[in-house]
Amino acid sequence: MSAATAPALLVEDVAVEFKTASGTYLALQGIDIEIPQGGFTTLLGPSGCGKSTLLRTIADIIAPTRGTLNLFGQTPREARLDGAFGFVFQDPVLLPWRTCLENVALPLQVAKVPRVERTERARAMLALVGLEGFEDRMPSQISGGMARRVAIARALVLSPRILFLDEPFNGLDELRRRQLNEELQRIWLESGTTAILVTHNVSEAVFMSDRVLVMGRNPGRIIADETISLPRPRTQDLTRASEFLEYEDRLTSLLTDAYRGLDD
Ligand SMILES: Nc1ncnc2c1ncn2[C@@H]1O[C@H](COP(=O)(O)OP(=O)(O)OP(=O)(O)O)[C@@H](O)[C@H]1O
Repeated sequence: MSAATAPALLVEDVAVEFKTASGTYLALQGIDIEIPQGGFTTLLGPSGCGKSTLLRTIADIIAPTRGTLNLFGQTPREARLDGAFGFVFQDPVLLPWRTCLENVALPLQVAKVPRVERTERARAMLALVGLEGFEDRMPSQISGGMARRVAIARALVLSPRILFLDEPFNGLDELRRRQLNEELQRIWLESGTTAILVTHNVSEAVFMSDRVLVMGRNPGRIIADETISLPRPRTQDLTRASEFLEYEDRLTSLLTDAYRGLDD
């Protein structure tokens, strides 16, 4: 299968164990996922179910204890070395001594892209995330929401084939998060990349996703695979529509089951 037609992600029978002081902890077990290219998929689950561990295993940060993973027909390591990944973490971690433009240009600098081209590309990415005019601001001079956008621009600047988002709007107030969800949807639609989001927020999962994989815990596993068939671009008006609320109810009930699993 060629890279153009291979699934964006193929995960087969993956398990992850951590060695801890009190013994071995089984964080993930029996994970099977196939994601075609181009979609927006969310991993939704209660705190501690292994969402970040799964995302990090896919992104070659954690090695699986068993099973195999493939991205566009490559191993996670090959895909990472090929520059296929963009990663947005919970904390935007911008370098405080570099301007917004210089922060976005950093991956291009590491990739040894010439200065004129990297400035041009970083400027275009900042414009894409709605931060035209903020190029020369330092991270201390922008809001938390703007810092998240800079982090998204930085993750997209090398045109990755897959974008990983690990609770990128964690800690922001609900209104700001909703605005940024709308922005992220626009950016994702324009970039045409495959995206995988980690969240424990049901409304965010419904708003953003084509598909939601609900995770349970002890051990971390996938307990439901839900398709979200709502038209795009989605707007805040849609969040009040009955179809949206029905998806929210369905995912909330699955999440409640997943939380209950904790007490078993
Ligand atoms: N390096 C590690 N060593 C030992 N245990 C770990 C390690 N990393 C994660 N864990 C454990 O694995 C489980 C899953 O953690 P993970 O961070 O993936 O969950 P999560 O679903 O992303 O949670 P949250 O939503 O709170 O971020 C937790 O019980 C966590 O304590």
